[in-house]
Amino acid sequence: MVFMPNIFLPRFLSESPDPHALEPDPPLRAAGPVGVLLVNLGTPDQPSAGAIKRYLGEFLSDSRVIELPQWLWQIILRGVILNLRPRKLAPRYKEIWLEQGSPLLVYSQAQGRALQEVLRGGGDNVRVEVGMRYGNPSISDALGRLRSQGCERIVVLPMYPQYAASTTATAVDAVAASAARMRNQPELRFIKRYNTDPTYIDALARKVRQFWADHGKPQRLLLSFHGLPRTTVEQGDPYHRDCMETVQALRQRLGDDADRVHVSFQSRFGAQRWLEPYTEPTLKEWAAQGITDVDVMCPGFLADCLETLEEIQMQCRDAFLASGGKQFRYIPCLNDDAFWAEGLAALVRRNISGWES
Ligand SMILES: C=CC1=C(C)c2cc3[nH]c(cc4nc(cc5[nH]c(cc1n2)c(C)c5CCC(=O)O)C(CCC(=O)O)=C4C)c(C)c3C=C
Ligand SMILES: [Fe+2]
Ligand SMILES: [Fe+2]
Repeated sequence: MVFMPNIFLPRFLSESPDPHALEPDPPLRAAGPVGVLLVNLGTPDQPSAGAIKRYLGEFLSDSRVIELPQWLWQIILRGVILNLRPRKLAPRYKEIWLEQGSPLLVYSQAQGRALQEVLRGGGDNVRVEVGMRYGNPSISDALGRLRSQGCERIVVLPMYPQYAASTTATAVDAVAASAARMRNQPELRFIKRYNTDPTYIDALARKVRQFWADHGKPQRLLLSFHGLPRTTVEQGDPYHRDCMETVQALRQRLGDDADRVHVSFQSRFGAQRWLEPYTEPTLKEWAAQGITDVDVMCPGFLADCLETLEEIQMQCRDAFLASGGKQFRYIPCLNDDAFWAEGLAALVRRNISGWES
């Protein structure tokens, strides 16, 4: 084959996928199983500066995540951020790393297995795979595994209950980019959000109630969501509204305890204004006002990760206690909790209706 770099091709030739470059398709069975593709963000392969640099390089080059002109952003990213941040993050990742790997990946896969078990137990002919938007296992590998198991119909379930362009939309883009390389594409459905779905709200409420039954109630419960730059919301990203609807629904489910529930946004990155109030300053302010006992939960994360285990459970705890707080408790994510796996299965069943063989 003659090597022809794309830049030498006329524009109309370089835009549609080259049919000779399409992946060979696995044979699909007529009444094969339905596929469920769980998509999460992704995480480094190792808690080392090199692996973190590779992961952040891919993640932060996504123009859905950083909305700056690429020529300018790549100079800042390659020139500054990728030379400083990985070394700063490596010890933080090391602190939370599990024997089996990064918590985000370990808990996402455990959740996938728990969902598969519930669906199998219910007699559903469904196969579940987990793909990561950045790093491994990739979305295209996960799609490949579903197709090689004969799945011709696939529902994509982003592990983000609240929609954001920088998470959900980029996952959809990546699935579509993968499908662009297939000759015989599967039928695809995408779940956009489930921020007020009773299965999700019930699982959160149950987690809180169980935690309080075991440990007692705090003065306040802070629901901390990952933040976003304010400008993205001002330009129409529905993420903030999605988060507030989750808070409202959870307050309703907690009945008499609704007044204990507050909301904040964490994980600010860069110099811009992000969604407010910010989590750590809120906790410090509370301590200064004489609030001594708090619980923090992160309902936007389905799997525990750096942002929950290190930023909240370690950094925010230290900040709250150093400011005069007495008791800080972190309520873990839903992870592979059995009742959440049941909830996920109900969500999947609803979204594959008409596909059951
Ligand atoms: C502008 C940058 C970022 C946006 C926008 C953003 C949105 C966003 N992220 C998550 C979920 C996760 N983020 C995680 C880590 C993380 N996020 C950013 C930046 C943005 N996120 C960075 C630079 C990092 C790496 C850590 C750091 O440098 O502080 C993670 C954890 C990954 C892990 O390995 O454990 C998750 C999960 C959501 C839900 C979201 C928008 C709603
Ligand atoms: Fe993030
Ligand atoms: Fe962070």
